[in-house]
Order: sequence, then C-alpha cells, then structure tokens
Amino acid sequence: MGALDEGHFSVELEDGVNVEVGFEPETLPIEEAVKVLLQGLGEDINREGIRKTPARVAKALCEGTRGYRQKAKDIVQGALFPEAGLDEGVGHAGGVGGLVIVRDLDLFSYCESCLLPFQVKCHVGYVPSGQQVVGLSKLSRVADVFAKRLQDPQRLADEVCSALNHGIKPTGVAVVLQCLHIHFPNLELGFLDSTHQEWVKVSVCSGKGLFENSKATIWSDFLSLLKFRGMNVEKTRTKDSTSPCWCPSQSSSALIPCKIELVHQMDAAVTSILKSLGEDPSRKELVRTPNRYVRWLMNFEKANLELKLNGFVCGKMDPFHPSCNEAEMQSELNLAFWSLCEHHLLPFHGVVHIGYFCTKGTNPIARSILESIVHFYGFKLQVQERLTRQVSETVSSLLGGDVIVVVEASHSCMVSRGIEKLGSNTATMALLGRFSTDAAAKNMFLQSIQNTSTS
Ligand SMILES: Nc1nc2c(ncn2[C@@H]2O[C@H](COP(=O)(O)OP(=O)(O)OP(=O)(O)O)[C@@H](O)[C@H]2O)c(=O)[nH]1
Ligand SMILES: [Zn+2]
Repeated sequence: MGALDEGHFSVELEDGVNVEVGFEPETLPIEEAVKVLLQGLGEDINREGIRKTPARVAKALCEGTRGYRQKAKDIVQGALFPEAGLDEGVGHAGGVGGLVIVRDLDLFSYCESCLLPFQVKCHVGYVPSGQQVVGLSKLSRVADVFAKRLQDPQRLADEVCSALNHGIKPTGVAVVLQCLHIHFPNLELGFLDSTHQEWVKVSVCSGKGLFENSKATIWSDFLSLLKFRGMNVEKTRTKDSTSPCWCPSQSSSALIPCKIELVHQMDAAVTSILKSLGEDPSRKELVRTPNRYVRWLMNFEKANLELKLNGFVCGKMDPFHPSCNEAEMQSELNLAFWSLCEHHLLPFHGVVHIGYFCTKGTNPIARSILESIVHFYGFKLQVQERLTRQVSETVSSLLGGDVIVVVEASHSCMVSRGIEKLGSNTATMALLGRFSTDAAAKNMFLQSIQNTSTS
C-alpha cells in the first residue's frame, strides 16, 4: 500500500499553504472576479437574479476553503481524555490498543482540478495509546479542516491521517474516503448520451503507525467494521493505483480558438480568486485549474444557446390542437438535464418529465426534440422554477396547450455548501391547459412517473 509509506505527509502540510490562521480573505476582489466570469458568459451583471451572485459565490468559496485558516492540532488539543486500558490479561481494550472507528462522516471538498465541489464519505479508525482517547467529534472536525480546501482525494486522506497521527499520537491511525465527483456530459456533442454516468467515484485510504503495513491484521479489523455498513472494501484504492485524473475535467477537450481572448480574461479572474483564497495558483496541481473551470463554465454561455438547440427553433413546428374527445395522453419521462444555479454558479442536474395530449395513434413530437428543448433551457444560468416554466411553455406552444412538466433535480448549492442537505432533491411542476383542471389526467401522469421510478 504505497500511500502508507509516504513519510513526507506530515503535519507540515498544514503549513504548506501560505496563509495565516485567523486570516480572512477579502471578498471584494473575489466578487470583482466573479463579475468578469458572468460577463464572459454574456450575462448582464445587474440583472435581478444574478445581482447578488458575486457576493454569494465569494461567500461560498470562502466558506468552502475555510480549512486553510484552521489548524488541526488546535482542534485535537484539549479533547484528549484519560481512559484506562486493560490492567491485566491478554488483549487490547480501552485506552491501550482497542480499535476505535468513526464511520460515515459526510464531508464536502473542492476539486483542485476543476473547482467543483465533491462529496466525501469519510471513515476514520485509530488505535489509542498512552491511556488516552480523543473526543469522537474531533475526528470529524480534523477531517473537515482538510476537506475545506482545494483537494484531491488521496491528498485529503493523507493530510487527515497525518494530522490525526500528529495530534493524537496513537499506535496507529487510518482514513478511508469514498469520493463522488459530478461528471458533466461532453457538451460539445450537443446531445446527452443516455448511458452517461452522472458521477465519478473513487475510494482511497491512508494509514500511519500500525496501519502503515497494508497487510497488518488491524487493516482487516478496520475494513470488517466498515463492512457492517455495506462498504465494499475490495474496491478501496490506494495511492499507487489512483488514476492521476479522477476529475473528469481533465479529459474534456479544448475551447474553440475564437474565444481565446475572452478565456484569457476569465482565466486571470479565476487565478485571482485562487490567490484571494490564500492558494498558490502556481502550485503544479493548480496551474491548469482556472482554464478547466472556465472551459466548463463556458458551456453555459448565453450566446451559445441557439446552437445548442440543434437547429430546432421554438414556434416553427405547426401547432397541434387535438380535440379532447379523441386525445390521449402521451408522456416522455426522464429526459436528463444539466444546468447552472444562477445564485451560486454551482451545477444542478436531474430529469424532466413531460406529458401532453395528442390524437390517438399519432406521435407528433419526437423524444429527441423534447430533449433539445430541455437541453436548450438547461444550459444557461437558471433557477429550477424558470426552467420548468420555460420547458412547459415551449412544449405547450408546439402541442396545443395541454402540457404537464415535472422537473426533479439535485442542487449542488443545497448539498455541498450552506445548509449541506445531503441527498436533498427538488421537484417542481407546471400545469398548463387541461392538466390544470383535470385531476385525473394529472394523477395519471404523476402515477406514470412513480411507476417508472419504482420499476
Ligand atoms: N427557488 C430557487 N432557489 C434556489 C435555486 N437554486 C438556488 N436557490 C436558492 O437561492 C437562495 C439564495 O439565497 P441568499 O440568502 O441570497 O444566498 P445564500 O446566503 O447563499 O443562501 P443559503 O443557501 O441559505 O446559504 C438560497 O436559498 C438557495 O437555496 C432554484 O433553482 N430555485
Ligand atoms: Zn474536478
């Protein structure tokens, strides 16, 4: 287990970043840089919906990197409690050698490669020594200090492990992380591949002391205790096998050349944000980060939207007016969409379900056209309610007015920052024409969504 041999991951890493504890980044330069990014996207920075976005983004970034301004050893010190071990007999228990594990700590970190947040499930184990144990919450607090920085999964595991080793001075300490990174589709293709995986997953581990030997029985004890929680330990990767590019942004293609000037300005803005947060933009892992972030952001550029509709222009199709007698309900469910929250510049993504009426036996609109409409309204700075309304109005203008649209989405801004409501999901509904008065039709459509999601 190569990661476990890395002696250089000492607590000095905490000091490796050039900031002082207690230092608070100035938000104004970050806000100015965010304005440059919004303008680069073709947005009017005085528009009501995004007027406060620079301040929100600056606040989120400062919160998300607050770990640079915290010291792990300050957290552990003062929470070490004397706890007697076994006085006699054979074995390990209590304060001398009994394994202690805290599982399923939910953390969020920022990917140093693309600046998008990633989700972490963290498991920490240690073997106490010196007849003292540490307050359990401190394991989580220490992990959070390192998560709230720009990170890579393996480095995060190593830093948490080293800091705990240094702070607690245990016989051994181990950290296992299961990380999830949002995986945007290749937007240059102009359509969404139905087999696209929404997440990239990686598991990593790190160990000190007893855990430095990957074959030690203490590792199998730790992993057995993780198995109680259903974790497939066989899939845990170590530093040796970690792909250098777990972040999907590293494999996306280059920007179109005509945007070079604009992209340079936006790159410079992101570089200045990194500096304001106390990072060193010339650190080798960060050198291309501004460019990767800008490249991703430009997917939501306003001017690009017409192209993304694949030549389909709203209102060109003949309106279709089925008479209610012969009409039957049609539905297209689970149309994938990806969008950018205009409040925080963080992604939200999910599915759109569309129902409408048409004459029995006819199929007036192909799924691919509905996908294009969803795509069109998704790839811009959005709020979910507006996306829902825009999709419903567009479909209604094409298909004669009786339309129901349900959007289900997960918002990174609700999950990875602020309130941190992991697993939360938002559903919005628009009812036009007959669907607003005909409860039976509406319920039939809602039931069809339920049937597909349970099947
Ligand atoms: N209605 C709606 N709200 C959204 C959407 N995306 C993000 N938001 C919310 O926008 C709001 C912005 O609130 P503010 O108080 O201005 O910003 P904030 O301080 O970052 O808010 P918190 O998220 O509570 O930390 C938050 O409540 C977000 O949850 C969306 O698609 N629709
Ligand atoms: Zn990334």
